[in-house]
Amino acid sequence: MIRFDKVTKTYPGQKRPALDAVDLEIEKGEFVFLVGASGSGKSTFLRLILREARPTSGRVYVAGKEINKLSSWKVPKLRRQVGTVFQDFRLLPNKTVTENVAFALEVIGKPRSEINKVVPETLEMVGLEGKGHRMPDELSGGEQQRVAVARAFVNRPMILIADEPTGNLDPATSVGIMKLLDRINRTDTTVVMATHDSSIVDQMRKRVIELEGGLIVRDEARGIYGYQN
Ligand SMILES: Nc1ncnc2c1ncn2[C@@H]1O[C@H](COP(=O)(O)OP(=O)(O)OP(=O)(O)O)[C@@H](O)[C@H]1O
Repeated sequence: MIRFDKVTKTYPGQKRPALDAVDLEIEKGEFVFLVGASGSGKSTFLRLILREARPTSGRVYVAGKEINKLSSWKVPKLRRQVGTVFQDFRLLPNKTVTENVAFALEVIGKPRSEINKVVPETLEMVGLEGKGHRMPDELSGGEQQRVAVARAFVNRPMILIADEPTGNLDPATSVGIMKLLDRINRTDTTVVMATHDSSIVDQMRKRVIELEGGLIVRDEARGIYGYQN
């Protein structure tokens, strides 16, 4: 589903690469934690999958396509197949919960009849039934992150990328979000999550890829967090 073939990314003006000749394959339906110290290259890895950054050398394949070769008008289609969730939720503050989730479908031209059906189903799936009329600031942090997950998943993407999704949440709320991501993963959605949350990684026992200075220093099938923050 995702393949990195000797991918190096050096940002302009930087001597050291943020990612250094990374070779990696992530299969459809896998759940992968990306761990590593601040600056080790996790966000760069995720941005390359979305073509928000482009490799300096090497190739990135998503769903069999080398995404550096996509013409720019095809990039939105790629991004539709990759849902994203971030630490800071990134909801639209002036839209209700329902409108936030519906917006993800409106911008890709889905018909109103489908939106009216799928949005309540997805809100129910993430445990927000009855809260569709609320504004984001009327929700707890955990509920806001559930909205963000609903928005990322409403279009049933092949891949869900989560960059520190529990970074602003307390431990109990974080567990709830992880249960949700696990459930999404069980629908055969590939999940790639960058995190500094050692207890979550240790509880889930999924594949763990550790980056250090842009290199993969560990890749374990049922790993633990395994290093000191
Ligand atoms: N836009 C940029 N321009 C120049 N250098 C950058 C840029 N983005 C990242 N870097 C550098 O690339 C390296 C990897 O950064 P990256 O953001 O991928 O790390 P990270 O593991 O996601 O860190 P964190 O855990 O703090 O989010 C760092 O040395 C960083 O300073």
